[in-house]
Amino acid sequence: MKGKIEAEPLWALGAMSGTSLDGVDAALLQTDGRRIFAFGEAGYRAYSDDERAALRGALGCWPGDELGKAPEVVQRVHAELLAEFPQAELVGFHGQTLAHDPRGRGTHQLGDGDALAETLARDVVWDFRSNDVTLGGEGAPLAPFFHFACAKWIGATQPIAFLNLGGVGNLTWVDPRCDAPEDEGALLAFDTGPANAPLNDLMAARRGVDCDRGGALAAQGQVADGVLEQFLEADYFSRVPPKSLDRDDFPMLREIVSDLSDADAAATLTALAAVSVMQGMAHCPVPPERLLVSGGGRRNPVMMAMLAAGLDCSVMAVEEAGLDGDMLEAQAFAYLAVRVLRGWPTSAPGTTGVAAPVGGGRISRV
Ligand SMILES: Nc1ncnc2c1ncn2[C@@H]1O[C@H](COP(=O)(O)OP(=O)(O)OP(=O)(O)O)[C@@H](O)[C@H]1O
Ligand SMILES: CC(=O)N[C@H]1[C@@H]2OC[C@@H](O2)[C@@H](O)[C@@H]1O[C@H](C)C(=O)O
Repeated sequence: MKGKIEAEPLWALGAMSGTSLDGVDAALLQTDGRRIFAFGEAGYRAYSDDERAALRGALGCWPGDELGKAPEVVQRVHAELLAEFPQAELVGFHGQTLAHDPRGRGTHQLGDGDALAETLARDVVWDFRSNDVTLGGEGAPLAPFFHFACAKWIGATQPIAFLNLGGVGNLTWVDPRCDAPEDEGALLAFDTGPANAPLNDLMAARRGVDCDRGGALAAQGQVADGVLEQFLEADYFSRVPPKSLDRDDFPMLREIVSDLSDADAAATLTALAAVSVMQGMAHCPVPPERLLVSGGGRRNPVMMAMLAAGLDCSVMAVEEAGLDGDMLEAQAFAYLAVRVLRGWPTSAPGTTGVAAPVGGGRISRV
């Protein structure tokens, strides 16, 4: 009887504050931690300019460093947004990654699960990445286990791939013929390279806006000669996955585009995001039947066209498969929260490079 109750689906609420620093996504998902039963309501709260500046100022900081207003911003914005979902039975709280250095200092997500549980009067699962890093894994990406469930949900029968184009890009190759995400050969996942973060930084510095909306500026520019080849020489691209990145792991990008016109710089950074995905696709065990793209980059037609032109498989927004490309990460942390509650793994050798499937996360109970 206990086993049966434990396997019952829950309405879990996942929340993600991503590396692009645009805002917080929240989404309800009904799941037993294995299958998706239903997708629920979702919400978004953009950071104000002041809030974003506070987060930007704390990037690269570790616990104990001077974080300014960033902790208050993360806590308050999540509390406000998540309070709009009283039907949630459990919360998966990713927080805001400030620093990620799995082979060095570890991984640091800002956000206090104990305080959020008290505010929301709900059990909160948080600190999803630390245990994986402690056990020798990359601690990222973690969405792949959820991508496996999505592949089953959409009825895929052949290997497919999911690409998230957020601040950083990450790719998950899924073999839906496997029974479970922790099975050997079910998943291969890794961060592909920078995606929107360098482009956002360029747009903020040169134009005072948050992003190259619609790829409008990149569409007017030319990709600089030789830059893509030079960029792909970075050690990261020859490393065998799994592998992961911090938001600002390619500081040389600022230098690479510093002498270019605004439009050429935007075109070049957009192309860099696309070529790192192309390079990454070569690591897939077999070519995926299609590439399903989520994250804000799927709204950039220049980035999408560059990808489609450089890949052999069809490239499409996840919406074409009936999924919500703005909410996939938030839904992933709802899914992972239920897995943590049930003591099930959330990463595996193929997703973070840990030696064996492992769980993680802390549970703050009310
Ligand atoms: N209409 C648009 N045109 C061009 N780019 C867009 C558009 N909408 C969103 N973006 C880009 O997508 C970004 C947001 O993407 P997303 O929300 O997927 O990132 P994130 O979740 O913060 O990052 P990560 O997945 O790396 O944690 C924006 O900062 C912007 O660069
Ligand atoms: C350390 C960290 O926060 N990494 C993020 C980031 O944003 C995209 C990419 O880099 C991915 O590795 C990860 O987020 C997603 C949700 C993940 O863990 O799957």
